[in-house]
Amino acid sequence: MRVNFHKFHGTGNDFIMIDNRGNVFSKNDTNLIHHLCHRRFGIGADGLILLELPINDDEDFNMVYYNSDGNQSSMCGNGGRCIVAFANHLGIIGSETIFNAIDGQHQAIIKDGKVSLKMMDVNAEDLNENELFLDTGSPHKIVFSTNVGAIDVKKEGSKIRYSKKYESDGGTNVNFVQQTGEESFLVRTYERGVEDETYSCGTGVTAVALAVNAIGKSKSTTIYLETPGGKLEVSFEKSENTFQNIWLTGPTENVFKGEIKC
Ligand SMILES: N[C@@H](CCC[C@H](N)C(=O)O)C(=O)O
Repeated sequence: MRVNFHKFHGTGNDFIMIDNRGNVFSKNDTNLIHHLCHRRFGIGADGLILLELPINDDEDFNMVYYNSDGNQSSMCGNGGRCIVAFANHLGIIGSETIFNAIDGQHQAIIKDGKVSLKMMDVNAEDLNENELFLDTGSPHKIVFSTNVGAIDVKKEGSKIRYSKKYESDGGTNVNFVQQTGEESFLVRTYERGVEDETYSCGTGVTAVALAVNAIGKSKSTTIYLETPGGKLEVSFEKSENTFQNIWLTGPTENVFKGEIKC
């Protein structure tokens, strides 16, 4: 069987995108997904995303996300931005959409070559300087540093990801963060399910933006995040301990297309 795919990336977080509205892809084949994401034996990607028929009447499509280990996982922010660009490329949507993902409905807007994705509301009442952990659709631990460039992200991230503390949540993603200005931060992320540093993580930079505001490192409600793969922006509103109207904005790129023999 032959299945068409596109390869997209959002600030270097790269994905195999498949139009699965016709159920052409065997979605429970973990080994196949892992193999396709392999950077030596496959196409190479941090994850694979299926665009499927909408679940509810007011949605344009449904997003199903797998990490490169082949397992379906929680929300992917950059993947969410890429699937919006993919849906636009396929002619399913214009410049605005509402779609479903594992954490619920998302609104998105394409404007000036960037995709803005509305993220789920986030409750930060348990957040404090000693426990910088937030769920922005995926779980994220935040660790501050004065020199993120010097960190062995794979080694240090993996220690936290597999630590007892996060075991019951299925582990965590880990973001190493350095403040560079009142509202600007450098971020390097270890991603669970990829089990390595990725060039960028959308739910990760969202967690960082909310956390720096919550603990007073920045008063701004628009935060600029620089990752190894490029620049992202997160804006939000805050009422008491809840963050709402959270928007993740950045570029996406349609890199190439091909055919999978499976
Ligand atoms: N790259 C993603 C996060 C993907 C999910 C993560 N690896 C997990 O399993 O928690 C993003 O852009 O948000």
